[in-house]
Amino acid sequence: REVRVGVYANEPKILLGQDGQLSGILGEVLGEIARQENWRLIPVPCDWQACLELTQNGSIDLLPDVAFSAERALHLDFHRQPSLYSWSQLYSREGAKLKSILDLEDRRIAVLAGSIQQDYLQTLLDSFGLHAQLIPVHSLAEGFELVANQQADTAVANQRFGDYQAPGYQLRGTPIMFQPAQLFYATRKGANADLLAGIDRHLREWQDSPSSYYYQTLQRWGGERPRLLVPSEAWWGLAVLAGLLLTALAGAVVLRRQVDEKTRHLKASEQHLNTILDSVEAYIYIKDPELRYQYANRKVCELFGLPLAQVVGQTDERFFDAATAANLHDNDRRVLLLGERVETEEVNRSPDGSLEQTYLSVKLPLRHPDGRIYALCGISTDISEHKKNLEQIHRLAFYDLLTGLPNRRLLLDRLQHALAQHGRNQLDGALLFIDLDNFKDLNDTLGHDMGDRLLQQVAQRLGSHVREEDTLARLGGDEFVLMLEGLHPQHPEAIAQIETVASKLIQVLAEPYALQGRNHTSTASIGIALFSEARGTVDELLKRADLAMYEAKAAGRNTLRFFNPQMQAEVSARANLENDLRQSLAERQFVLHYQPQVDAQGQLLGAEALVRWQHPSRGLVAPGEFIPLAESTGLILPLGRWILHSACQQLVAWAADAEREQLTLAVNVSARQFHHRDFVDDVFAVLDETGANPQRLELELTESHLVQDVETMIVKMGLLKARGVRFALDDFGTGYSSLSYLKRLPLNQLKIDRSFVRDLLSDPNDAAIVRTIVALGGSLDLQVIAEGVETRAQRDSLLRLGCQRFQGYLFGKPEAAQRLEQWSLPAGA
Ligand SMILES: Nc1nc2c(ncn2[C@@H]2O[C@H](COP(=O)(O)O[C@H]3[C@@H](O)[C@H](n4cnc5c(=O)[nH]c(N)nc54)O[C@@H]3COP(=O)(O)O)[C@@H](O)[C@H]2O)c(=O)[nH]1
Repeated sequence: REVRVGVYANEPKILLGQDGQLSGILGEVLGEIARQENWRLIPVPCDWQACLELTQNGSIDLLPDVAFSAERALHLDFHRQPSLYSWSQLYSREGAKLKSILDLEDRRIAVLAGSIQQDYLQTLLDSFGLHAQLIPVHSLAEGFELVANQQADTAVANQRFGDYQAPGYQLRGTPIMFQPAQLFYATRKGANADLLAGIDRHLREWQDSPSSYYYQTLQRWGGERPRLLVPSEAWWGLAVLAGLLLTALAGAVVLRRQVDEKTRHLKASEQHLNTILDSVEAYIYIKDPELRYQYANRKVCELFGLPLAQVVGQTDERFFDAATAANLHDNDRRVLLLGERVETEEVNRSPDGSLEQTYLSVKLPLRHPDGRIYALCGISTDISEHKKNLEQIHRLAFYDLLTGLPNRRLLLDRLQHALAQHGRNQLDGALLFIDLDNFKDLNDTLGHDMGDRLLQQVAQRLGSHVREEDTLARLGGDEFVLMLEGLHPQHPEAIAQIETVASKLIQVLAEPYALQGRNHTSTASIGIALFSEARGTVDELLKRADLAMYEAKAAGRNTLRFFNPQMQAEVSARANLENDLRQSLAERQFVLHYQPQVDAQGQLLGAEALVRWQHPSRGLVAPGEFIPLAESTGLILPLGRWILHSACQQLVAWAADAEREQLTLAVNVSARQFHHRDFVDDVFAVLDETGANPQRLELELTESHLVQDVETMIVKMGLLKARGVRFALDDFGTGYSSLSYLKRLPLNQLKIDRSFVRDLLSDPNDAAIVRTIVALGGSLDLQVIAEGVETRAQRDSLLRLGCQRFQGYLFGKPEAAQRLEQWSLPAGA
């Protein structure tokens, strides 16, 4: 029978001899079997992979040296008695340091393509989690060649080939062995059963006899007999043991790898966590029970200006001032000792106190599994900017920007609380309404900048004279309010306390102010209302203090007034009057009365126009009752224009009468009216409108006009004087006109105040004053007229003192124009 046998180079197991016949252990054993069975062996040279394929497709009848595997058994048949026992082993160059399978990481391993070792080795590497490069070769010799040429680090070969061939390549076996294998002759599936049976028969017979052809062949090719003498069961036991060892080793390695993996994982997680902690905009730290830093993220290290290694182990005393460190420790101890979760604002100052930041800190205890606290973790967020913004908003909402004092809103809020408190503790409190006198004039003349500076200085002065617990606020403009609390429970003592404070304030506010290098004098009026009298409402209290302040103004300014019910009644009446006054202007309820002015012979020189209010229900109201109100409300401007217009119409009427065309008419002009910027134009307009002779018009000013802006006053008087208008200085002697002013004012007449005339006969001082005024008029070339002359004795006395002109009830009361036109000298004059 012809038997085609696959031959590939795998010395000493199988090779093609130089004679073209099968050689090697398996070649010669098969040759002897063939000889005895009368088979003619035909060698078919092929490389391993090709041999396998040729066997599977039946081109080769027998292929020696095939390890059994379940997969191969699908395509090939095997005899039963193994033809040879072997294992795989790695071979490498000298000094390659391959001691265990673990050393194969990243190595290049030459392995027979399609061999069972290739699959096994790959599985082995995978199970150890190793990465190695498997280089497929077509023959074991090629693998050894690659290793010898350093194109591979190691090569896999069956132990028989390896031990036999390695020295020729200057390679040596490594301790890495695997896959003990039983080798067979294989044939195509379902074919050549007779061949397999014959092989089994001979092998069984030979392997039981150490002197058989089989063992002789083995020895000839350098084989080891004892291995073959080991019983098959023991061999399998060893194989199982090797497998277990391998599994245990693999398990250990897997465990080590898992530990390594876990360690790597932990390190990666830690790094990951650090990256996160370092990238957040918060300060994160861990402190141990001794309050030493154990961890600090990037922000904390940057804040401290130190690397982490130098922060660890330090306490807060190193980084903050003593007060800050103490506060931080208090908070930390609540966490560490009491186990509290602390959420609080912390203001941290640098050791020298130069840097102050506010943080919102959350601090948590870190616990062992049994609950014991071993550290605290803190997360602090810098809220300084946020706080500043809030403070700024608060400042804008509750404080006056110019003076920095609380504004109206904050005052009302505190007042509300104070009144509620007062209801409980019965201690009295008071509200002082402080208003600067004539502040508007400063603003108008020196400008708002100067006004602002004055207000700032006023705020400073007030602030330095009040207690910390009192609230000083600016309501707006020149209005300040001081709220005093905790006053004496006894009314008289409380009043005395308040009076002391208010008087002091009036005094300090009256001291000169330096404005643009010039001294400026200002005073203030203060109105005071008591909590206990305000019926508990903020509005009422403010209103009362405000009313009292107006009383202080009315009382001559630079003084203080307490609110009282009488004052309230007067104020209410005043409010009603103001309403009526506005209405009366529209309804033309005013009339002018005229009071005669005469010379020494009793001849009529002219008259003074005096306004009366023809009130629909109250009858004729005297000007003393409504002129001050008209002045304070500004109604004097339209009213004054009406008076001027009516007076000029009267002059025009007299001008048409030859007997009266020489009469002059004196008209009172209030300070507010005169100082109005349009006053001169208004007078000119009235003169133009009515056609009155300016030379018959005499404007009566009082010395109070001279208190403010005399220069402008002189200019205005000059303009009017140029048109022919005359001027008289009313109430002369009661004010404080200086001689220099008198000389510069373009006056025509001085009017001796009636208070000097009244006591002229009884008070020698008044006589002296009258004589001086008459002399002054003479020297300044001014006419002098005495008002309030009620008796002949007064008239005679005045005449003796040199006064030539008179006005008073002796000659006639202020009456309607018709009465003046019928006027005649009093009997006996
Ligand atoms: N701006 C304006 N003010 C005016 C005007 N009319 C009046 N007034 C101011 O009111 C003050 C009070 O005026 P009246 O009540 O009219 O009193 C005047 C006379 O009636 C009074 N008088 C005159 N003779 C006597 C007298 O012999 N005895 C006495 N007891 N009183 C007398 O004097 C007032 C006139 O004073 P004067 O103006 O100072 O000359 C008044 O003082 C004005 O300020 C107005 O139109 N505009």
